[in-house]
Amino acid sequence: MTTVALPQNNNGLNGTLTVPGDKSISHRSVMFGAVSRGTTIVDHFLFSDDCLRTIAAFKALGVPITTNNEQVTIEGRGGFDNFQKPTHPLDMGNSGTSTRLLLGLLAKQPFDIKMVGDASLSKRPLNRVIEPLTQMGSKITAQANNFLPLTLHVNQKLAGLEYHLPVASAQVKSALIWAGLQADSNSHLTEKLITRDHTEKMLHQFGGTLQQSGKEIEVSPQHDFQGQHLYVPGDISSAAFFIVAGVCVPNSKITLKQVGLNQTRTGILDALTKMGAQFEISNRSTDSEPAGDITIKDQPLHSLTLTQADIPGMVDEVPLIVLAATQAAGTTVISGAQELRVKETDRIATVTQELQKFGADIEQRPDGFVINGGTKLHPADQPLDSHGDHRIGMMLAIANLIAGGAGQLENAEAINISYPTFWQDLAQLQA
Ligand SMILES: O=C(O)C1=C[C@@H](OP(=O)(O)O)[C@@H](O)[C@H](O)C1
Ligand SMILES: C=C(OP(=O)(O)O)C(=O)O
Repeated sequence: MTTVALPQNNNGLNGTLTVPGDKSISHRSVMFGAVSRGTTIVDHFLFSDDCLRTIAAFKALGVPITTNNEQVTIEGRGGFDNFQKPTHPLDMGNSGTSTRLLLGLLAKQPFDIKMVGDASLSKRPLNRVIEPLTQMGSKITAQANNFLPLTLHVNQKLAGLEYHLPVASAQVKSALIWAGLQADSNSHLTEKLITRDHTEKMLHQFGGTLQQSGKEIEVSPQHDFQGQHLYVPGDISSAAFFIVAGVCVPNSKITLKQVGLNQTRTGILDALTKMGAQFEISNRSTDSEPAGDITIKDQPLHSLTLTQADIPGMVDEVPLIVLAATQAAGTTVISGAQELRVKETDRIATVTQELQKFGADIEQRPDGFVINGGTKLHPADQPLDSHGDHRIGMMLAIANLIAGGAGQLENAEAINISYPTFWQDLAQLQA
């Protein structure tokens, strides 16, 4: 366990920053690169622990992958049939995205594959992918049918699937798209709510086709993808720490360069706008994955109400919205966010418990929070704890700046899961 002394606020956060590449897009770039013909080059890749798990898994499957600074080069295997049997279990570490997407991508292989993960990942539900993949013909044996460690057994045949997703999850959707590409007939998926569509966008970029209309997706069998040269935009989920800091820490003005603005991911900006915040977006790119520069400064906020339909577009940013809500005038109510209970930690519980150390007035509900805002946070009265959850650790670092004073963060190493350069980037804005 690493305990760090948290940086203190001196005079706000100021300056310009390029945040690291998007985690969801980085994972998918390795997956598409691995099954394509020819070479894929990925620039501004996120070299964080989670994305390195995806790279390690494909290397274990015999895919040549080299890394150099922020670039990854993948020599594609030309379809799904040319992987090697791994000589050891694939270790997914803390990464839910690697685990769930690979279950679909590897659902039809001529050998058994074992998967393991860390203590947190081994408690996260997998039945949401195992159940529909089993309907398609995949053979998976997992602890209590639901948890790592698991074995994906030899399987030579997948059938198309008609499926209404019972949870709003891009990971489940993406796993089923990967399996659907290898099935012997078309699959029809209906999402519960629209979730991030990076898999769908990248499939088109690599030369594939997919029919899509709102929540309906039709996947046809195909395996002929062509390697690409990609640039991964900045991760809006990482930028979000500095967006909320920029709004809530007095005397701040920050520009975040080339942040991904995929409209299935910008819920944090919509929520802050509803809370009365204003920001400027410039230099918009119109690539398949759109991006732009976001400029934000400190300003007053008021409360808002968020319901289930709002959550997928900001699912990983809800802890930060709760923090912003502690600073907003009025009472914020967040409901329909029960998915937060099955992330790296039970984020409804950990956010509430940790922010209460600063005197925040928060009550947890089974599916969300009630936050009485406008509280002046005081320096934490005991050490803060990430509980091994990267997003909780970074949110607490921002809360500590808002509260003022010193603070200690336990289990700070978790931040490497998604943002290894977080402390340097924060220091750059404090310089
Ligand atoms: O597909 C993805 O890349 C992700 C989807 C989300 O998970 P769910 O699909 O479980 O909501 C999100 O929380 C996770 O950080 C990344
Ligand atoms: C939930 C997250 O990731 P994963 O599901 O990939 O572990 C996250 O990054 O907040």
